[in-house]
Amino acid sequence: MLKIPEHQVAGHQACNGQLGPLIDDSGRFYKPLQGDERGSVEVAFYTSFSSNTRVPDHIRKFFPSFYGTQLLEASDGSGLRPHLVLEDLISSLHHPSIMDVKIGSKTWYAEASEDYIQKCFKKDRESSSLSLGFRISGLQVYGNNHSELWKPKKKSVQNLTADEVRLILKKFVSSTSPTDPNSVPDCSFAFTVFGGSSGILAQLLELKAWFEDQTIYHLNSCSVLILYDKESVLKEGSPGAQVKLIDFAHVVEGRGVIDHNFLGGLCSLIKFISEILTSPDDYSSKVCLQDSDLSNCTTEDCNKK
Ligand SMILES: Nc1ncnc2c1ncn2[C@@H]1O[C@H](COP(=O)(O)OP(=O)(O)OP(=O)(O)O)[C@@H](O)[C@H]1O
Ligand SMILES: O=P(O)(O)O[C@@H]1[C@H](O)[C@H](O)[C@@H](OP(=O)(O)O)[C@H](OP(=O)(O)O)[C@H]1O
Repeated sequence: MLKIPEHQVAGHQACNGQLGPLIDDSGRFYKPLQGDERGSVEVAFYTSFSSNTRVPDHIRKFFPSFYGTQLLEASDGSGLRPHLVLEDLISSLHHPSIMDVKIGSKTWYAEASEDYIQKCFKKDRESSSLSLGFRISGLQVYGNNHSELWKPKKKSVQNLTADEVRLILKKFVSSTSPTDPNSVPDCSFAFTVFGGSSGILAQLLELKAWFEDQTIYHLNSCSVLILYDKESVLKEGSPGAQVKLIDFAHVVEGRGVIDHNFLGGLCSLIKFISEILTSPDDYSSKVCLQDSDLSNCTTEDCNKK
């Protein structure tokens, strides 16, 4: 049976009768194709990527597995619509802490329409994209007590300053209450989640090494999804931290040129995360998020622009 994903943190959402992704119990994620070229561009990307022998095997793990497309009843009641059939990246996690980070200081690209360029230009300037090289599109963080979940409104995390981004990244790996704006993050899971030979930083560096070289694709407006299971950290001390790339609706051919926009944004994110590992105590006392509306989102906030 298809259902609305409980742990979606950004993008178009199926709640309130709108068009958005669905999941099933077998670990598949069904993303509806948007009627315009975005849907066909994303299908073309997954099709090309799946069979491209120039993509190294060790890089494939950063992308959701692709199982083609399928006609399904759309979540908005508009009838049958083609959906991308993807691996559900969250299905094996019990209490997933997730951050969707849209990479690049610009989300527009030369091949896009003038209207789209203008829309992105404005949004990149108004969010942290232009200044930091990425913006947090959405996130959720579980507390140590599993009934505590912090899932701020998407808009409230998109235009943060560098210090606020540091604070959010720290909250993401702390045992202190994520919902209490006054709690100072202790970064007690920073090494387990971000550090080590298979942690988030090591994975981002592996991805970066490929982007320093690959000239096949330019991943415009694409996101890095950072995820781990809070329950596994607490029970086993091993969070299964993962970096995944998602959202390929604006991919264009690289034509022999490196994707410097994506690479630059990735380097910036890497710098933030490595600084938390080397100096977890810096900044935390100077910044607080109290002024922003970082309270939990509600179903009414679903798909709010
Ligand atoms: N394969 C997947 N498995 C599980 N969750 C996913 C998967 N792909 C995306 N998601 C969830 O859905 C959200 C939105 O995904 P995506 O960016 O692909 O959608 P979108 O509607 O194209 O977004 P946008 O409006 O930002 O372009 C992600 O933040 C993540 O929470
Ligand atoms: O991050 P938010 O606030 O959720 O905003 C969305 C985000 O910027 C998407 O990248 C964009 O899709 P595209 O980049 O594919 O255009 C979408 O546009 P849309 O509403 O026109 O689909 C926005 O609503």
